[in-house]
Amino acid sequence: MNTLIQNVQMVSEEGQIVVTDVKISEGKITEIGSQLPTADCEIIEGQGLLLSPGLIDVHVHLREPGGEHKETIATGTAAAAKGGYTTICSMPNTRPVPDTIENIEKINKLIEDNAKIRVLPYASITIREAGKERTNLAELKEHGAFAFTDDGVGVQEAGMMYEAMQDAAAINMPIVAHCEDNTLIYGGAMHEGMRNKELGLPGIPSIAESVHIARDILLAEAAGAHYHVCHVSTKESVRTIRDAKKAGIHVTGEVSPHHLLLTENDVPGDDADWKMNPPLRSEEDREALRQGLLDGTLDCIATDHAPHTAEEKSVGFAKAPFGITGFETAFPLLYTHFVKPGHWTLKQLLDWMTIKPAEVFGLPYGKIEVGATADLVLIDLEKEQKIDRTTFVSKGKNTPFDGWDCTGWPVMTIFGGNIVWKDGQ
Ligand SMILES: NC(=O)N[C@@H](CC(=O)O)C(=O)O
Ligand SMILES: [Zn+2]
Ligand SMILES: [Zn+2]
Repeated sequence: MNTLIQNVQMVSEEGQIVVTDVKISEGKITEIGSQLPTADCEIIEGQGLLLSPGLIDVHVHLREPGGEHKETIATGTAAAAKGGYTTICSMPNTRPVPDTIENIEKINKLIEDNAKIRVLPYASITIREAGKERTNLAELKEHGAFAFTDDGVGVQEAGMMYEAMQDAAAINMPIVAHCEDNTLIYGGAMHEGMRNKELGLPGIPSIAESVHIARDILLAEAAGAHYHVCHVSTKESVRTIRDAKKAGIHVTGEVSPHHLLLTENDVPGDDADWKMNPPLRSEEDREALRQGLLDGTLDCIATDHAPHTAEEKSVGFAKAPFGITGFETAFPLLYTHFVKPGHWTLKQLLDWMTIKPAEVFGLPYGKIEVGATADLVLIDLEKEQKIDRTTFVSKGKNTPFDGWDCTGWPVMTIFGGNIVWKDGQ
């Protein structure tokens, strides 16, 4: 059976909106053009809707195995599909950690049995992400590792990181880093600035992140590795990455919607739905992140979808776990707050959520063209709706954006030619 999406809007390479038809056969895009023949086709009426490549999120936590009370591969991928995503990269801070062939194969099997969209699993840099003993990167690559990271914690020892980078470079794989120096955290729960003092909460200084990035950039240069920085949050980090790029070092970086939208001053009080790592920083930091994205210092947008239960989040800001959910709010929030007011073009936003992450990691997705896998999302750019966490498909309801009015919502997600999510169903 073939599928024909008719009269749909697409953003051209030049950033113009064009109205076209897109034909899908056997999971691939086979024709793009106006008034394509409808014979033998199931029709999807696209009039008034935008067709984008399926969104790509290179930083997500699906929690399974080991944290199924927070999220499972089934619920996480359903939530991602609802958010318009067709490819997501799952972080290895699960139990067990994908740190051996046996453990990554366990995850591969769970993905095969439960995922509704494409899940590319990271493997860890160190055994159990404990920072003491390195994993066998070549072996893990052979068994499907997407890239290597100890996300959730920083790799504390420079020598450990350097050796991992040398191994990764030898097999042409990226090292992806959660940058956090444990000796500079000081038991902090939110950004070390003004607001944490008002709230009487311990602060995490910006240097906890930026110092690790500076160290790693020099290590990556020496090792000749591709080094990708997770959830960049400070102005010093942006400056350091910008300088490294100028020096020709292969460094890339991602930024999350919450760090682009919120600052420490938005934290209303003792409410752990505002607690994430890295924390919401200052107004100046947020401005630097926005600038960094616009000038290409930061390459793409990743949600760092990090579900936790309401119970876990209810123990007070100081004690609750770090992390907020992201799949079901990312596109509407960014479209409403950056594209609608004219700060970004629609093409910029879509690129940062599709082709840019694909390019950073050399993935063959993120583009609508003949021959490409039919990973697509239909978006209603006029649809107005409040974010309502009670409607989340994710098990995690931990978001600071509950109740926000947004315009521009995904209405149908197609993965490999099949509809995996449809509004109202
Ligand atoms: N971002 C977070 O606040 N939390 C993440 C870990 C991480 O991304 O570092 C988690 O696993 O909950
Ligand atoms: Zn992290
Ligand atoms: Zn993370």
